[in-house]
Amino acid sequence: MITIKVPCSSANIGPGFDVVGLSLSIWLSLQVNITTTTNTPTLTYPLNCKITYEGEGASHVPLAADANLITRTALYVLKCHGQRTFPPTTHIHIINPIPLGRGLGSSGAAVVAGVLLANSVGKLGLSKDRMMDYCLMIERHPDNVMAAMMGGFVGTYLKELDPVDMERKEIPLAEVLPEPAGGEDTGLRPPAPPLGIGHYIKFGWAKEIKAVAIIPDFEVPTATARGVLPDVYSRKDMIFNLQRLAVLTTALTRSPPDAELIFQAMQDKVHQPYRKNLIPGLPEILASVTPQSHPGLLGICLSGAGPTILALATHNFEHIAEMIMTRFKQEGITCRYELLEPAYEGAQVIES
Ligand SMILES: Nc1ncnc2c1ncn2[C@@H]1O[C@H](COP(=O)(O)OP(=O)(O)OP(=O)(O)O)[C@@H](O)[C@H]1O
Ligand SMILES: N[C@@H](CCO)C(=O)O
Repeated sequence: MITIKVPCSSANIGPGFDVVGLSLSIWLSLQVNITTTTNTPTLTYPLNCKITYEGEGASHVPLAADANLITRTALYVLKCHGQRTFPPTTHIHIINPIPLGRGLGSSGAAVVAGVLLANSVGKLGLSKDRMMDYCLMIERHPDNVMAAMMGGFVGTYLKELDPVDMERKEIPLAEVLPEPAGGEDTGLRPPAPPLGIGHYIKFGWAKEIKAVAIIPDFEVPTATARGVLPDVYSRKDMIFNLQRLAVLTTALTRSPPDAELIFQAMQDKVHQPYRKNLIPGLPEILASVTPQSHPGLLGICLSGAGPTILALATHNFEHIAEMIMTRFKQEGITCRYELLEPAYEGAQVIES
C-alpha cells in the first residue's frame, strides 16, 4: 500500500498575499492499492481507477477519476509522461478532514496529493522541486501548494511564464483545472511544464506559536474571493503591505514573540478589505481581537481566501476562539475551531 499525506495550509498570513503560506496539522490522506493479479476476474474501472472517499465533501466530491481534482491532477502528470491511465487496477481511498472552500488550502492539498500520486503509481522518480512545477501549472498562486508540499512557513515567488506557456490548457481559468484533464483523450502527450517555475524559502517558526483556526460553516470559493480584488493598487497600499511582510517573516521566528510587533505586522490592505462583503463581521473581528483585549494573541488575519479566521497565539486559545465565534454568531454564522500546529515536514509518501 502507498499512503500519501498532505497538510492543509493557510495562505497570506495578513500582508503576504499570494506570497507566504503556513502548512498546518490537518492532513489529507490517500491510501493507494494496486491489484496486479490476473487470475481472478476483477471489475474494470474507467481509467483503471476506483475511488472511495470519506470526510469533508463526501456528499458531493466526484468519484470519477476524470472529474475528481486529485485524480485529474494525477492523470495530467501521468499523460505528460506518456501514461494515459492509472495502472490496473488502482484503488484510491481518500480521507479528507480539510474543510472545502474555507481558506485552509483544500484544493492546494488535493493538487499536491494528485502530483505525488502520479509520481508514485507511474514510477516517475520526480523530485519535490520538479513536482512543484506540475502543481503550479494547475494552481497558479504558489502560497498554498508550496506550503503543503514543502511544509512549515514558506515564502514563495513564481517565475513568469512566457505567453506560449500561458496559453496552455492546464493553466486554470478559475482556481482549479477547468475541465476533466484525464477524460477527453486526444492521444497527444501534453508538454511538460517549464522547469523551475516556483521558488521558495522556509522561514523559521517560534515553537510556542500555535494557530487557532475559526472555521465558519459556509464556503467562499477562492475564485469568488479573487474576483472581488482590484487589478491595480495604490503605491501607498503596496508599501503598507511590503513594510509589514518584511518584518513579519522574522518576527514569527523570535522567542519570546513580540505581540505588539506581530499584531501590527499582520495588518493588510491588499485583500482583506475587499473581501469584507463575502465574510460578514470580518472587519469588526479583525479590529476587536487584539493582544490587549486577549492576552496570548499575537496576530489575526483571514486564512487564505477565507472565510476561516486564523489567530496566532501562545496561550488563551479557547478564549480567543470563543470570542470570534460569538462575534460570528451575531451575524447568524456558526463556526467550529481547531487548534493547529505547523506541519514542518510537508507532504509525505509512505510505501508499506
Ligand atoms: N480532497 C478533495 N478531493 C476532490 N476535490 C477537492 C478536494 N479538496 C478540494 N477539492 C476541490 O477544491 C475546491 C475548493 O477549492 P478552493 O480553492 O475554492 O478553496 P480552498 O482551497 O479550500 O481554500 P483556499 O484556497 O482559500 O485556501 C472544492 O470545492 C473541490 O472542488
Ligand atoms: N493567496 C490566495 C490563497 C487562496 O488560495 C488568495 O488569498 O486568494
